[in-house]
Amino acid sequence: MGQTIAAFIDKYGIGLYIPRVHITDIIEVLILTFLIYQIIIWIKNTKAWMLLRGIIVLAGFILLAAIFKMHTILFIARNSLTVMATAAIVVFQPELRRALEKLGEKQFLTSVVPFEQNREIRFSEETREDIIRACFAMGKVKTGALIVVEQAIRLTEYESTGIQMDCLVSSQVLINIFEHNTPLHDGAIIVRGDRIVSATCYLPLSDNMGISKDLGTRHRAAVGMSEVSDALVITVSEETGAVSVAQGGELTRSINEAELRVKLEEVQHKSSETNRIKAMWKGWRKHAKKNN
Ligand SMILES: Nc1ncnc2c1ncn2[C@@H]1O[C@H](COP(=O)(O)OP(=O)(O)OP(=O)(O)O)[C@@H](O)[C@H]1O
Repeated sequence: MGQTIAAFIDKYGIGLYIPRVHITDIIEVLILTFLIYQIIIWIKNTKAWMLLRGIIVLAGFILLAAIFKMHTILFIARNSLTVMATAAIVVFQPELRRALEKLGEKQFLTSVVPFEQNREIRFSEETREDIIRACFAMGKVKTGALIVVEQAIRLTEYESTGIQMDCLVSSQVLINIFEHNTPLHDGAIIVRGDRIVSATCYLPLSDNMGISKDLGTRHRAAVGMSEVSDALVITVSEETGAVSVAQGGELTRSINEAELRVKLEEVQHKSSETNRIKAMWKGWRKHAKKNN
């Protein structure tokens, strides 16, 4: 049998290049796999995936131009490549800086290998009911609140703008956080699964001109956050006590308990990927429309 295989290789394998694999080659492949994996995670967790999407569309366009031999487009593409790369670096400078800062952190090794057991876990019914209870209790006494319920897109960059926490969601804790004149009441909290992971977070403000003028920055921040992620953002107005929800760049104002429950149930059970793509697509379209 062995001889047959050897004879077969001798006969048909002539001219084939069979590389010798050394231990260093294996280590190199492992290092590259690890680095590529980390870059993919970084892209997924930041706005960089939008850039990636843009690059894919652009690459498709250039491919079509190459197939149909559109020389002018190819010439422009070739010559603007360096400019585009520089522009991307400038636009994504905050994300790149944060990624490099992370490299310098002490707990880098423990955090870079993301054993993300909780990644896809949706929040429990207790969490859902506690959020509803807290929002309407705060509404009754006109305590302002801003709660970001994270979905498939990891909100790491917004989380880091606030004070890191690791606390099980409960209505009492939520009410306590947003109590006036307490250190954590300002800004937003981020809820991941059943836990509050950060408080006093700063969210991106929406530049949507359609947002009612009687709403201030809390509601604008809620819409802004929902434009750049698939998160469900709940606000409690300090002025009116009304509870509103922002998702996919849309703000649904003054909802009641049952409506908030439906909204939370939707994100609790929907497929994360479908949800993410739908919400992002909606947000992106609104943004594109606005800019046209
Ligand atoms: N970019 C932001 N990120 C997170 N929280 C924000 C942001 N901007 C404002 N806030 C929160 O909103 C509060 C100010 O709310 P403001 O009165 O301007 O908004 P509003 O939409 O009118 O809400 P309300 O009806 O509660 O008054 C701030 O104290 C802060 O807690």
